[in-house]
Amino acid sequence: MQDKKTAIAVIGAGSWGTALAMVLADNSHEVRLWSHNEDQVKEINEFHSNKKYLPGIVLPELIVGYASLSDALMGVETAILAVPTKAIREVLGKMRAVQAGPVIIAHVSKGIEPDTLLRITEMIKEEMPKELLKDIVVLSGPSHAEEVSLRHPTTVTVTSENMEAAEKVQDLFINHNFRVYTNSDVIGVEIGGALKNIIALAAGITDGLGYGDNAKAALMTRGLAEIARLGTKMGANPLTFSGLTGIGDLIVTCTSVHSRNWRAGNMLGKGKTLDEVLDNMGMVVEGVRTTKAAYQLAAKYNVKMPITFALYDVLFNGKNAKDAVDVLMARGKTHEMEDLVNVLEERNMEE
Ligand SMILES: NC(=O)C1=CN([C@@H]2O[C@H](COP(=O)(O)OP(=O)(O)OC[C@H]3O[C@@H](n4cnc5c(N)ncnc54)[C@H](OP(=O)(O)O)[C@@H]3O)[C@@H](O)[C@H]2O)C=CC1
Ligand SMILES: O=C(CO)COP(=O)(O)O
Repeated sequence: MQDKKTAIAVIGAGSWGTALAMVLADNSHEVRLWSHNEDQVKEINEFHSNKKYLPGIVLPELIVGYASLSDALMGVETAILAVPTKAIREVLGKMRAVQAGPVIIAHVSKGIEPDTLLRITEMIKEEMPKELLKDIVVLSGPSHAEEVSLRHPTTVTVTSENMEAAEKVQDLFINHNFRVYTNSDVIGVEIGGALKNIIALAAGITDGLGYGDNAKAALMTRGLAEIARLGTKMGANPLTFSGLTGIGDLIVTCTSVHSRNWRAGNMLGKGKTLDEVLDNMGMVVEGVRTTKAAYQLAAKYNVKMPITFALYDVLFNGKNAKDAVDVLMARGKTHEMEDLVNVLEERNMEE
C-alpha cells in the first residue's frame, strides 16, 4: 500500500468527481477538487456540499474546492480526470497550460469521441505531451455516484498500459466500501464502459414503452454480444466483457433509477423528444454521443451492431421507438454466438 495523505487532484466536480473525491478523502488523502464554477468551489469549501450533483451529502473536510487548476495540480503525482467525454480535450488543454511536471492521469469517463473514434486514453495521448504525462490509468465499473457517496459497497476495475500505475491508483482508492480490481485490457475496459450506455438508453426506451423484463433481458444480452463483437475486433480480450466493466456495468446502468442513460431512454420511450430529454437532465448523458461513435465504429470495423443502429435511427433520424423495436424483432434468423466466434477466428488467422 502507498503512504496515506497523498495530495490528489480531482478535475471535475460533477457527480462522479465528487463521489470519487469522497472515497479518496475517506482514505485520508488530501483531495483538491477542481471545478470551473467558482460558486461551486465556494459551496464545497463553506458548506461541504455539492447540492446540484449530490444532494443531501456532507463532504469530508479533507476535500477542498479549487478554482485554480494550477494550484490544484501543484506537486501532485496523480490527477483524476472526471469530466464528460465532450469536455476532455478542453480540460486537458487547460491542464497542459498550467502543469509544472508530469502526472499520472486516471480518467473515469465513459465515452468514445465521434468522428475521430478515439477512446479516452487515445485522446489523452494526443493532447498531453510526454513530458507532462507519467501514465494513463482508466477506472471503470458498475458504480453510481449516488451510492458511492452513501458508502454503499461498490466494485470497480483499474487498467493501464503500465500495470504498476494501475496498482498505484488501486491503492489510492481501495477501501472497505470501494473494492478496486485490476485488469490489463485497456481496450476492453474502455469499450465496455462506453458502449453499455447505448444499451442502457435502449433499455430505458423499452421500459418507457412498457415492454417489461423479457425485452430488457434480451437487450442486455444481445447488447453485450454486439459490444463484445466490436470490442474484440478492436483488440480487446473477450473475457473482459464478462467482468465488472462489461456485464457488471451493463446490469447497473440498464436497471438502476440512478442511471442518466436509462432515465433519458425512459423519457424517449414515453414520447419525449431528444431535445426535451436532454434539457431535462442537467447532467451528462454520455450514451447519445457514444451511439454516434459506435455507429461509425461498426462501419469502420465491419461489425453488425443492430441495437446500436436501431437506437441511432431513433436518436438521429426521428424513427419512432416502437417501430425500431419491430425492426429488431423482424431481423433474419441467426446463431446466438456465430458472429463473435467468427471475429475470434478472423483474429486468430491475422495473428
Ligand atoms: N455519475 C456517475 O455515477 C458516473 C459517471 N461516470 C462518468 O464520469 C464522467 C463524468 O460524469 P459525471 O460526473 O456523472 O457528470 P456530471 O454531469 O454529473 O458532471 C459533469 C461535471 O463536469 C463539468 N464540466 C462539464 N464541461 C466542462 C468543461 N468544459 N470544463 C470543465 N468542467 C466541465 C461540469 O460542470 P458544470 O456543473 O459547470 O456543468 C460538472 O462539474 C462521464 O463520462 C460519466 O459517464 C462514470 C461512472 C459513474
Ligand atoms: O457509468 C455509470 C454507472 O456505472 C453511470 O451511468 P449513467 O451515466 O447512465 O448514470
